[in-house]
Amino acid sequence: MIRFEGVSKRFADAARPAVDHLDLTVPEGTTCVLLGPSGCGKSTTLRMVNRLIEPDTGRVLVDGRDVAGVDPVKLRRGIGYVLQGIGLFPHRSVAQNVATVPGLLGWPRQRIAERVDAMLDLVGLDPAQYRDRRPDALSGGQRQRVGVARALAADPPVLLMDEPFGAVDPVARGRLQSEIGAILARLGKTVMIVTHDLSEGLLMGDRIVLMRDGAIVQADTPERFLAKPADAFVADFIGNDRILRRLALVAVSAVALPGTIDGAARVSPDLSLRDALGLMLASGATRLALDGDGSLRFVTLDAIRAAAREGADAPGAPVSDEP
Ligand SMILES: Nc1ncnc2c1ncn2[C@@H]1O[C@H](COP(=O)(O)OP(=O)(O)OP(=O)(O)O)[C@@H](O)[C@H]1O
Repeated sequence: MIRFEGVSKRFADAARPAVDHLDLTVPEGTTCVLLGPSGCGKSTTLRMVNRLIEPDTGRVLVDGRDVAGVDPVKLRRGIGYVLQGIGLFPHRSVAQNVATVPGLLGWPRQRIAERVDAMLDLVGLDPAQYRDRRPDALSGGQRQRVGVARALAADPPVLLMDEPFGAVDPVARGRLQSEIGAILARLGKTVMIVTHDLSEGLLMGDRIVLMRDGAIVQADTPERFLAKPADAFVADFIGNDRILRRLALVAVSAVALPGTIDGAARVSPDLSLRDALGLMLASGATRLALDGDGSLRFVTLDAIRAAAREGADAPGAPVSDEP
């Protein structure tokens, strides 16, 4: 768990604090995404967790311990850190990069070698093919995979990611976001991600924290974030396509009705409402049958419309730091 208690930070000569009385809890095993305009204090917040930046007031706790009382070098060995683009040692092989923290911790060579291969496998890189390469012989996406493998090598319970996929092209990016997000959820890591990319936040976050001027404007699940923006600033940040974004997060099974329809196209119960709507618009159909989960169910265009309307005009959710 990561917890911020009344944390403020003002840099020398700054007109206002970069982070202003921040209270935030990231429960164990969940992913919290920090979003917000440039300069709102996201990276400063993240860097106070591993003491790259020290708060002026307040406390940051990791697994119940105030980080101010932990030696920064030891602290950082227990917290994975993934940065945009940079961060890999260019003159070291992929294996040496991944082995960095286990090496510092003095693991035996054999254990390190096995761990390196296991980590490369985990992030989808064939160890035999990639372990001896240098970072400059990798694509941007592969480099980021190595960065994640390195951050996870010593199995830290907490992972910090600052624009982790910022340097990756948009196509590879979507795949990386869902793959790495699934890996982190499976491993039960407590994760904080800083990003500019709203889609990344919606895809990877259990909770999204939108900041402005060093303070939290809204902290909510992706679904509630889209359904009930707290104010005009949040609604503006999300943009006009929030209804479609929200439909992309809901599976057709959530609004399906029991029954069967002759001749209707069959779709997976996991298909998103957005994709179902796309299919309906393309084919002219107003109903789709659900396939593959044993029960007989169908979804209608009206049900998708109702789901789209739900919350679209609702008042804002209260600002909250609890899930
Ligand atoms: N080391 C520093 N010295 C002085 N001012 C700093 C320092 N680091 C950050 N700041 C200032 O603190 C504020 C918050 O910066 P921070 O990097 O946390 O924002 P951010 O939300 O991560 O921005 P971006 O999205 O552009 O990375 C900004 O006004 C920035 O200029």
